[in-house]
Amino acid sequence: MQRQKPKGPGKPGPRFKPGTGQVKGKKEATKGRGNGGNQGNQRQNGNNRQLKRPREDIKKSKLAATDTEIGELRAKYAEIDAEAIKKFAQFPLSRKTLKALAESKFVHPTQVQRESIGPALLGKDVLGAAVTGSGKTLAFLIPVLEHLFMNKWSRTDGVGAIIISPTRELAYQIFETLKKVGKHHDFSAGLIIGGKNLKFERTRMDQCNILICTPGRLLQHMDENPLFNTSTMEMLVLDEADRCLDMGFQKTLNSIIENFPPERQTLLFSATQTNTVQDLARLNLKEPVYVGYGGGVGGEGAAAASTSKAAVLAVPELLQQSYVVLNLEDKITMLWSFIKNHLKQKIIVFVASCKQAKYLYEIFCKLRPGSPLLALYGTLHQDRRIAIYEDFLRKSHVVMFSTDVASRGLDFPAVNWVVQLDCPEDVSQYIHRAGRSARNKTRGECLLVLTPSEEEYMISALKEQLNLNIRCVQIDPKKLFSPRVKIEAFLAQFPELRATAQRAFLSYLKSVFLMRNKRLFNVFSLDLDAFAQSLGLAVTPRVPFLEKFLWRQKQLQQQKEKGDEVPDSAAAAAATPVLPKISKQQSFGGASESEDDSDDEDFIKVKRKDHDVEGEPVDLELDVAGGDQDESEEPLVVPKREKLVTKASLAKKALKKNLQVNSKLKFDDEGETLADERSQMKALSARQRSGDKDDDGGIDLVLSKALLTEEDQYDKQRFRELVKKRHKLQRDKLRKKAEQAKGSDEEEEEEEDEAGADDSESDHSVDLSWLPDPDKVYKTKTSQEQEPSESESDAEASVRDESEDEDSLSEDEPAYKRSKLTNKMTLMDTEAIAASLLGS
Ligand SMILES: Nc1ncnc2c1ncn2[C@@H]1O[C@H](COP(=O)(O)OP(=O)(O)OP(=O)(O)O)[C@@H](O)[C@H]1O
Repeated sequence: MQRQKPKGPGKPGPRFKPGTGQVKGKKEATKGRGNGGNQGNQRQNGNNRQLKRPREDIKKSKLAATDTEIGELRAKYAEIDAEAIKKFAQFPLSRKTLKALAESKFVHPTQVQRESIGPALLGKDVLGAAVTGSGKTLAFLIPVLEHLFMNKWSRTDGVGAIIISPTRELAYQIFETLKKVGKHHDFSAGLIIGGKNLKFERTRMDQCNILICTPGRLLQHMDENPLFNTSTMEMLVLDEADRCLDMGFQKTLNSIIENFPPERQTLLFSATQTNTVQDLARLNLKEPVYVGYGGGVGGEGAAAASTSKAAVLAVPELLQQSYVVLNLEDKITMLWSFIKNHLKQKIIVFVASCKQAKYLYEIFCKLRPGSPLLALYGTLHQDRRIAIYEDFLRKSHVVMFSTDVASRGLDFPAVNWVVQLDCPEDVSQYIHRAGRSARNKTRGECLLVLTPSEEEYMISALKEQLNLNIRCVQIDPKKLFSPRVKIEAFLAQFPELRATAQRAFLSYLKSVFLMRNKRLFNVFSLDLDAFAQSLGLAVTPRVPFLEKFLWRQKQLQQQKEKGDEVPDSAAAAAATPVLPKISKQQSFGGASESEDDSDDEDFIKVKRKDHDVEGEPVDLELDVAGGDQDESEEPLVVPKREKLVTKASLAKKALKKNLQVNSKLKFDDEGETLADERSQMKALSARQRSGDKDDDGGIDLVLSKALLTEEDQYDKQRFRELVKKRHKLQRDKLRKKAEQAKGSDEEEEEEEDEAGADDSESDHSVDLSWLPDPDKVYKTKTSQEQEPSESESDAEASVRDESEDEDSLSEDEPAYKRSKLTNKMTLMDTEAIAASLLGS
């Protein structure tokens, strides 16, 4: 969790305790020093008392000034006239808030801010609807700060306000704005979103005054964190309220609301506001003030406004909108040509699923269009998501492929183009996606890409609900460049890319198949072969869920034709989409937060409004191809499928990723690679084997045993070689000694001759039988677990060898053999040995 003002948990800064007027942190600190019983300290305290008094006086006077300020502001609340206000300074806002607003260059409030801040300051519930990019964030952040200020909130008072956002990026953005406008206040704020350290959040949540959270993570803390207490909470804000209240978050939000005190102020904001009575009842709103509703104040810069008592649906005035009709298989060619023609622009491309975003990003990176590329989707790790979000903020020309995770609320400056490559689910989604451009009175353009089957319904819906005359664009075929051949070549070269393409293919079909509005989305109208080819796939992947669905339908049809009575359960089963890979979270095309960060193969992001976070059965309407529209819309039930996460499944997933174990290379000063000592220690065949075969994880016990035996023999062999080497050195030493002895004494020469005669009997060959048997030595060593180190001196090693072999020699061995194995070697013995070795 990040804090607005980083302070160690054990060191609370000066905070005002409501009602007491005491500076709590300092008082405790002074008490702590006194308890130590240190007289010196006490005396020092006594000396400092005089110095401290003025400081305390200053604090007291500050407190008094705050009280006066609060009193004055409260008195002005009743006089707020939204129409007359031109500047923030005309609002009765605290000096700290006004200062921060001025520093952030927020001088003139936007219309939604003018209309909603007044009622919110008075403690009323507000339903705010205003066009995208019109400043709704400040419209709720300012009242939150003012409420806490007016109530002299301190860290020890716990959570005062909770702001809920449907996506993590939006929560992060709100948090960043809060840091700007609340920087002069002493409140602490926390960002509670999935993908962050849960333990860290747990210990600090109770110290936060303002929490900005996503619904899933908030509920998790409510369920699991005993330190988290919401009984002090006085303000609740839902940003993108219609999204928070839709069926996807229904259960989560109901559970969250149950934990809140019923006496609270609630602020709801969205560009496509909710107005259903049930939603408002769920939130326990009391006589809410409607801002931006029909008959009320419209969103600033709204291009169109409804006059009914419904939320205003509008797009920014300076947004230029157009659409193009294309076959599904021509989308990539169109997108490629579009990007090539807009290289110096900032573009967001919206697609239906995470896997499509991933594939487009990867293949376009390979194709190198000449513009920086990014991809933002829900299955990425949270840190990566934030990094990409910030990257897109910073860059002036870039193309970002995104799911609807970026469609709501995100305030990217100067986006030139929004391309809706896959059709939005409804008009609301169209508005939110389009609203990433032309924000806050800037210009922008939006291109909607529709397939022929989507055109009629979508365009009439836009005209009807937005009163919009959207322009149809004809693409000049001469300006189209198809990257198909290159894509096919890349897919042939990179199997992982091919797998990603296959996943993208299936995930798009699934998203269309599960779409609620079957008039708009008809998976059976798509040319699957052409679509697969457009993605670069030579072979069209099988679509098991469609095959099974059609098979069931056929069975049902046959039964009906035969005149058999079809039980209701069988009919329902036949109408059930067979989606073995649907996980419990069926999210909103990636727009919803994904608490699961793994890029799970089996995890499908389904763009559907009635997705259910808890995985309960959901009704769907499905249109059977060729059937009558109204009659064929039968309710479908997606079976509840809790996917078990087993170790085996995790291992399978890891294997699929084909992770390679890191290898270490060492280089010498010249930059040449050095052989890995460890691998050199291996027996040759073991080395060969590990080199031959790809290490695909797991342990092959039989093979390992064989390898170990082999390694053992290899080690023994190496040990024998070492021993032989050592003995050779010994012999050389002895030979030298013998040569010296030869020249020194003549008498000894005769004896030498005798010995030489003896030796000649043994074929003039060097007798090495006195050497210790390496096998015996090896066994003895291992039994004693004392392997001689190579650094040991030869003499020491030789003494040990001798003593070990002493017992094995019989009495009738030649004298020199026996004497050699003792420390007491006579001169005669030495000469005999020398003569034997030299063979003279
Ligand atoms: N009073 C103001 N003066 C100048 N700029 C403002 C003002 N209020 C907001 N802005 C700027 O306008 C931009 C859009 O604001 P914001 O993100 O709050 O819009 P929004 O209505 O919440 O959009 P959306 O519906 O997409 O969530 C931001 O960059 C913000 O800094």
